[in-house]
Amino acid sequence: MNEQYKKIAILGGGNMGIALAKGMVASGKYRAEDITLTRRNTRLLEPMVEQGYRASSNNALAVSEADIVVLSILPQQLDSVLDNISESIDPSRHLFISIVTGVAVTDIITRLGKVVEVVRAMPNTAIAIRESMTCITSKNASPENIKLVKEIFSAVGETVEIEEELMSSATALVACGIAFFLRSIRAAAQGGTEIGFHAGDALRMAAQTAKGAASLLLHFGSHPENEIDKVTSPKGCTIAGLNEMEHNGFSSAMIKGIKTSANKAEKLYTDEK
Ligand SMILES: NC(=O)C1=CN([C@@H]2O[C@H](COP(=O)(O)OP(=O)(O)OC[C@H]3O[C@@H](n4cnc5c(N)ncnc54)[C@H](O)[C@@H]3O)[C@@H](O)[C@H]2O)C=CC1
Ligand SMILES: O=C(O)[C@@H]1CCC=N1
Repeated sequence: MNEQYKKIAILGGGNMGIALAKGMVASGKYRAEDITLTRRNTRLLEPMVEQGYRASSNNALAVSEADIVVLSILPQQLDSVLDNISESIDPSRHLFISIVTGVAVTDIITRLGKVVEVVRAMPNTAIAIRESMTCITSKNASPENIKLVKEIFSAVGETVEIEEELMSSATALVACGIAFFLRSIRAAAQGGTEIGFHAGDALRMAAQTAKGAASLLLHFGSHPENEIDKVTSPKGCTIAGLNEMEHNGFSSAMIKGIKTSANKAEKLYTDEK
């Protein structure tokens, strides 16, 4: 079946649920009226309803009307949601997509007590503007359904298929990574203000420079050091600043932060039990 005609229930209409829905519709491949967002207080989804999406506080009903079920609640909210929808699931019809951090395909099947096809996806908040990097994995979905999920996330950014064992690492690198790079940009803007720019100008200049740096890598497929070598003139000011940052642990801080986030992601669901 063409994904255009599939009904989608996004359980957990929060940051990511809303961003995913908006990104899908912005791609032109999905219709707002085919997407139901759920949350306990649907009043908060009114702006989405005004844009043509459906909203519900009834997860079981939303599931029974859907072909694709997206789990977009927090890890600590997952078990009660799965318990609530279990009766409404038809494994021959429903495809599950879970973006819930730290939850394995087998965790979902075990809790549901039903063998449904589950594809895990780890996107980031840039999904709202169709610039996500989404990591996808499945232990039990058919190749057709994995392809379908890839098509959904390809409509809202780039995708890569990985082993499920690497999902927590993917969470740290691509999902938490948005916050890490944003903090780097904020720091650059703060430095810019200290050396003379108004805060708003400094932020715009830093953000566009960060975008340029990322675009160079994606455009040329080059290594960061190749591009850095083009900036660092001998005896120049770039290498002076760069070395000062490294003496203060710049790369080390990023690496340690990513490792800490990956370890935390791995335990996010199990620590709740
Ligand atoms: N925020 C991010 O950058 C990313 C988050 N994730 C994962 O996506 C999931 C969602 O994250 P966020 O959207 O940031 O969280 P959020 O807290 O903004 O959204 C969760 C939503 O679920 C709703 N909810 C709670 N209980 C519910 C229930 N029983 N039925 C229906 N809805 C219910 C809440 O009202 C809230 O709107 C989490 O598992 C998170 O780990 C994955 C990738 C990136
Ligand atoms: O901070 C978190 O736990 C979630 C998962 C990845 C991004 N945000």
